[in-house]
Amino acid sequence: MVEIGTGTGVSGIHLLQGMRPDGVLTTVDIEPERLQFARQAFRTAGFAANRARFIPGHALDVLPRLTDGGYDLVFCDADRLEYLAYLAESLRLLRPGGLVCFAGVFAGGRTVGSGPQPTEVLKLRELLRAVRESEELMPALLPAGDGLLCAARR
Ligand SMILES: C[S@@+](CC[C@H](N)C(=O)[O-])C[C@H]1O[C@@H](n2cnc3c(N)ncnc32)[C@H](O)[C@@H]1O
Repeated sequence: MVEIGTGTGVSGIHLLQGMRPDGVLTTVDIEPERLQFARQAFRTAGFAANRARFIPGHALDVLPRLTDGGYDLVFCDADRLEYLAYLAESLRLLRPGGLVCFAGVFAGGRTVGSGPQPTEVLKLRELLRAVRESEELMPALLPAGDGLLCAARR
């Protein structure tokens, strides 16, 4: 699995808990201190060091270096303005049947609100439209947290 936006490691721990015992999480964050924090959190949660690969850097610099078709799931929780670019990378990274997920797509209800919205919200609407209209994806929008958009690659 790939995680874009390691943060403090909360979502990473959940992803590791749902993986096979030999599954590896590749997690990317632009802030090296966050990776160090998450590394400690994973250890405290009982995961062996070889269960996670921590890659510092801008997601759009790191993702092109990952293997085509090598992943079952890509979990996106970083820069909302870049979600469409993460989608394009995910389609390359996922094996057929793999899943891409985007956290926070409701933007506090603003993605469905009327009236002028900031660029971040307009970009999220573009993402929702692109996923819905893609022939390559089977989407599901879940009311979990601030909205979780998941889509399986055909
Ligand atoms: C909402 S937090 C992620 C929270 C994380 N999922 C957790 O459960 O703790 C977003 C993270 O994305 C990282 N980030 C933001 N823009 C990024 C980018 N362009 N490339 C990589 N990481 C980025 C931030 O440093 C931050 O740690």
